[in-house]
Amino acid sequence: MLSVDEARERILTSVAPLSAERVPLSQSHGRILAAPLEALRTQPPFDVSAMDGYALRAADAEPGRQLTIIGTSQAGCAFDGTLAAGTAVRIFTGAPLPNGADAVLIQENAERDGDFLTPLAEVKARQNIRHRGLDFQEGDIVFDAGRRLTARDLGLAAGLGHASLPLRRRPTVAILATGDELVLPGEMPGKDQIIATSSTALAVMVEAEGGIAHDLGIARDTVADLKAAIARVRDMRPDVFITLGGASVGDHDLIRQVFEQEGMRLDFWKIAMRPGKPMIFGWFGETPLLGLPGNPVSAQICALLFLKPMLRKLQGRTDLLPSLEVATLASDLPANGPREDYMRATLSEGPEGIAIRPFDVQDSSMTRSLALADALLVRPAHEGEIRAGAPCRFLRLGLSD
Ligand SMILES: Nc1nc2c(c(=O)[nH]1)N[C@H]1C(S)=C(S)[C@@H](COP(=O)(O)OP(=O)(O)OC[C@H]3O[C@@H](n4cnc5c(N)ncnc54)[C@H](O)[C@@H]3O)O[C@H]1N2
Ligand code: MOO
Repeated sequence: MLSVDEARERILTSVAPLSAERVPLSQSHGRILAAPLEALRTQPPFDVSAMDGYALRAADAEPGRQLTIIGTSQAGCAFDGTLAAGTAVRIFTGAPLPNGADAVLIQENAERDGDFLTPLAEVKARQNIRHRGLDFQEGDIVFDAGRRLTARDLGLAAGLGHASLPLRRRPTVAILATGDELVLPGEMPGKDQIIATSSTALAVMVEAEGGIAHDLGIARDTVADLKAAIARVRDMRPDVFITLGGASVGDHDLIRQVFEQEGMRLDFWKIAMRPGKPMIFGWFGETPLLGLPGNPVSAQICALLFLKPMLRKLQGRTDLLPSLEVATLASDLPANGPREDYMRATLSEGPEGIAIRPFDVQDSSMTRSLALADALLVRPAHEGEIRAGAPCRFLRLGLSD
């Protein structure tokens, strides 16, 4: 069995970023830049006043001296002339600085009488002026490719002179649940049935990670139904194909067998992790397949560890891997077996920073403890018994996990 790191490495090295497309700024939030972003203009484009007051020569701002006001400069309408010694121009915040001026005296420090101005304080050269290019200069590279765009970034992009941006295409993800026992949310389960839960959680995760989820519903555990689903996926050509269930060794676990008969190239099956051991990774032509285990906790943890980084790689991001933090264990744990363990746990503020307490029961069918968990405590394979107080690594769960 591969380790989690080896399995993820195999997946990530085999997928490449999708093509780029141009997208209007208003639809670019949360999307990934496909190319470095350059300033198409300089901001401010000219020297402007940072305050309401009077543009003048700093040397003329002698308290008590009388200057002549020769015009006005306001935002959007500059003073055309040139300011000579002994003169001043009424100016407002954001207005172009007149030629010949080198400072702005704020109006609180001046007394005006008709066309005459008496400074009440000195002002230094360059004071209260925003110089041309203070924010950015034409040709500056402001963002690298791979950046996920925030609201702030998009405001800046508008100022740089862009109305649309080159972004990575959003990956499309087809999600197929499998199992005779499943019904869709909202349907009434029959005598031996349960509600399919994982497709809902995975679709949310896909969309939050920038992808477009297509829920293909439920295929029955029959060769015919699985073949029909494969035919749909071939027509659809999604960027990723995900199946849920049927990945293990039971008589009705048909995914690997039927998919291989239908042309899937298997890359690997089984990972040394708990939960999630029987995950499948393969290819239908150009389409990667993640065959997630049926147990819903296993499926969702596999999605967190493998699907999310894959979606990031497809979108050209560079921050692919989940980052782990360190906390203090709040209860003793027995020795771990041969699989890296991802244990649902709660976090709290302890005397020595963050304390982590795993749930007592970790059965991979239990979705309530997954929903209530703050984190997954990550235990290395073969780790010995550990006591309360020991440092351990965890992966924090968020709104879209
Ligand atoms: N003899 C062995 N049995 C099992 C092994 C093994 O190594 N040897 N591995 C176990 C492990 S670990 C896992 S994980 C499961 C995974 O099995 P499958 O991927 O084949 O999943 P299913 O059998 O189809 O379903 C398992 C379980 O999950 C429920 N399920 C399935 N799909 C959904 C869904 N979309 N939403 C909610 N619940 C779902 C299903 O009803 C089953 O209860 O195999 C172990 N067995
Ligand atoms: O590897 Mo399974 O996911 O433990 O239930």
